[in-house]
Amino acid sequence: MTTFVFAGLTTGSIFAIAAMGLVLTYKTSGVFNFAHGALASVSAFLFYFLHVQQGLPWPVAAALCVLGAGPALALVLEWLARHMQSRPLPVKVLGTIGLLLAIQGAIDLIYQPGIQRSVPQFLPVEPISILGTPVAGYRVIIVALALTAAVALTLLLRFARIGAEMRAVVEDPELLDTFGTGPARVRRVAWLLGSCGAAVSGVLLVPLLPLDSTTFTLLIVTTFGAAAFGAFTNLPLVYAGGLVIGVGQALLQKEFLNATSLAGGLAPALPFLVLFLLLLLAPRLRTPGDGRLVARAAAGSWTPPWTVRAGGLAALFAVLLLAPFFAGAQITAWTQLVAYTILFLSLGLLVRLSGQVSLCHVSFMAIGAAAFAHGMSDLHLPWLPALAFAGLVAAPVGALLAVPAIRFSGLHLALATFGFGMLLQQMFYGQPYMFGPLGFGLTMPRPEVGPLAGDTGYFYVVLAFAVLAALVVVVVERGRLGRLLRAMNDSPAGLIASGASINVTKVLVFCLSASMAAVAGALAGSAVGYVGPESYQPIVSLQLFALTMIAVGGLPWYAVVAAAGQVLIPAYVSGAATVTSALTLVFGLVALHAAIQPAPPSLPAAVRRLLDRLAAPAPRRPPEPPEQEGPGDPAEAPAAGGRGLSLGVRGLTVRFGGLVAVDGVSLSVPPGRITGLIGPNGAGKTTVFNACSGYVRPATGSVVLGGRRVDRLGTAARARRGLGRTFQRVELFDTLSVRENVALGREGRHAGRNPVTHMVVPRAQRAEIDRRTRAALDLCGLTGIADRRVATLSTGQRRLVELARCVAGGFELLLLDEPSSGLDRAETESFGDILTTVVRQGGLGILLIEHDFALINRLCDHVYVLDFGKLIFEGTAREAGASAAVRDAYLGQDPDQVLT
Ligand SMILES: Nc1ncnc2c1ncn2[C@@H]1O[C@H](COP(=O)(O)OP(=O)(O)OP(=O)(O)O)[C@@H](O)[C@H]1O
Repeated sequence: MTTFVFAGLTTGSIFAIAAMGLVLTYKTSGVFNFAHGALASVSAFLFYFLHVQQGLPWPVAAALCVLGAGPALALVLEWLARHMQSRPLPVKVLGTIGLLLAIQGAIDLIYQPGIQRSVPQFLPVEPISILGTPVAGYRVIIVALALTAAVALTLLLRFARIGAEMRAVVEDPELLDTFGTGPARVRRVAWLLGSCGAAVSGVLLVPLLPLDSTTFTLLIVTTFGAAAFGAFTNLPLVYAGGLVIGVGQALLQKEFLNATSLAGGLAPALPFLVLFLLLLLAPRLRTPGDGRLVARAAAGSWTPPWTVRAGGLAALFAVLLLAPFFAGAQITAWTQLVAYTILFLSLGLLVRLSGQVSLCHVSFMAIGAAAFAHGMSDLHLPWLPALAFAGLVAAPVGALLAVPAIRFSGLHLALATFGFGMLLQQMFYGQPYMFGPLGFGLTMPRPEVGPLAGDTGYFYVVLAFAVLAALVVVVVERGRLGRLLRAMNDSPAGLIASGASINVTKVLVFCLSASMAAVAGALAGSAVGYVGPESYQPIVSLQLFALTMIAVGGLPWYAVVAAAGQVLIPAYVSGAATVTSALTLVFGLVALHAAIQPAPPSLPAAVRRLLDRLAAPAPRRPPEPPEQEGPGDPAEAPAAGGRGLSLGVRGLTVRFGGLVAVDGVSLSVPPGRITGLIGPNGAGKTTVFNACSGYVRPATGSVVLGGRRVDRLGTAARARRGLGRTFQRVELFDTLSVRENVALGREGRHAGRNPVTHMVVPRAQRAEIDRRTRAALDLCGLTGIADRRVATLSTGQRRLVELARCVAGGFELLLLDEPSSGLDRAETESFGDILTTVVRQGGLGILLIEHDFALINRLCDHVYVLDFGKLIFEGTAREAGASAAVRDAYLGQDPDQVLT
């Protein structure tokens, strides 16, 4: 037992050293380094080269690894991180995945995988007695080293100037800059410490493991679990996490040494289990809005003319139809290309369309292949039902993965999905219900019927499925679900405010994507006839994600391009093992290059111009005039909501930690009137809105809408009850047109939380949405720009689109947060007219936050004034302007200017 504990403490200490470096660089640079394990791999192979192959004494070799390779790698990473600094999170993930693949490819080129290499233990092995148990000397040294590193780093961060600067660079880099300390220098020091830590762990691990680049790269991924233990922040806890995982693994290994059940996989799976469960359960790790993971299409990005698209599609289809005639011996690769096209279509639904992420898509393929094979052999299903069975089995697994997607976005979602893939491999791949007894593998049958028999017949079967999958994706994209997914990607807050439950949207897209990937897995497996655990290495998921991100072209082109990169090119250029490694290296470099480019990858400008010229010279519509349009004729516009609801807030208190942002506020908003909510900056106005609409949870108080308490309902449910809102920072769906944005106000309410209404739109409902959309566009003077993308609009126009979305939504009470901010005088006047019309026609109530007191004076019958979270005044706007208490609250902001 004690022996196992010490063995666990040894590996745990090495994990801890690596994990502390990972967290340090992540916190200071914002870049989570997926290549951290690859750094350790470089150091391990360099040590092997210097010490074993060149015969250098181990202290010299170790010093060269830690003090030579470590800083060199730090320079590369610092350069990479600097170039990705202001890029969206997905690009940062892509960059470090690119680096990981490039390093692995380069190492494999030099040291061919599959050959046994090992390094003897270079530290003293003579036992030292600890608590009466003999413990090998090197174990004691490693544990002491990690403990020293943890204490030194903690002290450095707490007490040294550089530590304070590192903490400051996380809080406010600009401020740090003004104090004369360049954030770049601070980050460089962090990268230096982090990379040297990875290098140390590589040197320490190399005598404990057979030397292999993949094993090393993935083993250090274990540090992700330790990092999660410390909430990616707290170094002492990260250190403790490393030890817990190390010791836990050693004890589980002892306990279940020869177990063939699930428990047998517990030891290797422990880090990923810890990572997955911590991400899922620990409240501290909940970081909604820690960054949209996936980049949106650039606003106004180029779309080829339809003639070029149609011609290109016909040409692509013709090439695929003719493939069996020229593919020769490569027919299997072509079949795999088509099957992988389905896979990339499924991943694109998540990554490109809806801003979600999956770093475990290869696992869905594995599940699909296994379910299909067992469906045929054990359940005796015919071929087609077995394929459907594969898709069905994967759907609930996709739904399970939607749980982390519901809880958080961004990096933690990426890590949770990656952890899930690793977990599946470590615990389940060896089970008989996955790849047969002892994981020996499965035979994948084909539909050997008439003309479908043989390689050529099977190619056409898979092609038919790919066409079907492309059609499904097109229908989804063009339908309500597609609009909801794009809206969710652009602005989850805006979509929830329309009444759509985005949890349902996420579950649906994960289920659909998982099912399609499973079918792709079954089809691709049958192309080769046999699959085993080695066919679905989790690291491949990183490659699939990177390919989906960088593949150029729209639907279905990107999927074919990515599939060609994944299976077709390797099939044609493979032969020597070095070619595969070279391909991995090239692929990593391409991903790196894409990550540091200022714009998302797209066709070169010259090609775009050529395609535009080749297209039929259809007269292009002149660009719309950017000017703001005036409101339409109110007589034309039907009533917005039909009836109004009152809003009552009683004793509302909202706390953020120790700060009381709203303190016992009560107010009433009657229907058919505009009520003002004013106060100086930071008074708590927006927080009142957020509490009313469910974005923050109040400590005390009630919110009553139309006589019914709504404070226990979620945000979308309150919207469905009739509570609409706009946002201080406009929340629009930038990749959609003005018309689609406005329509989503109503469509979101109809979609609600029902999966069926997320996908199916009855004809009568479509007509009603169109009617309301037209009316709202007209009322807000947006008809002339209805087909423009909102990303191209001015601030004034964007504010009007947000209002029109509320009007089309038919809400009975509106919360409008500083709607005139960013508008000029004429636009504000016009905006006021529209609000008056909306209230007059719909009879709905409005609670208006405004800093423009002239507008408040003109529109509001009654105003409430907040200061430091407390209600300090209520009455007419005129009375508020005269109130000494209100004028005092605005002190420092020239009350005469503000309140007149
Ligand atoms: N999520 C949050 N976490 C911590 N503090 C917050 C949060 N949201 C708001 N606050 C704090 O609560 C207080 C009230 O903020 P709020 O945005 O409601 O004020 P406001 O009256 O709307 O100000 P402004 O007119 O500048 O928008 C401020 O001190 C703000 O810093």
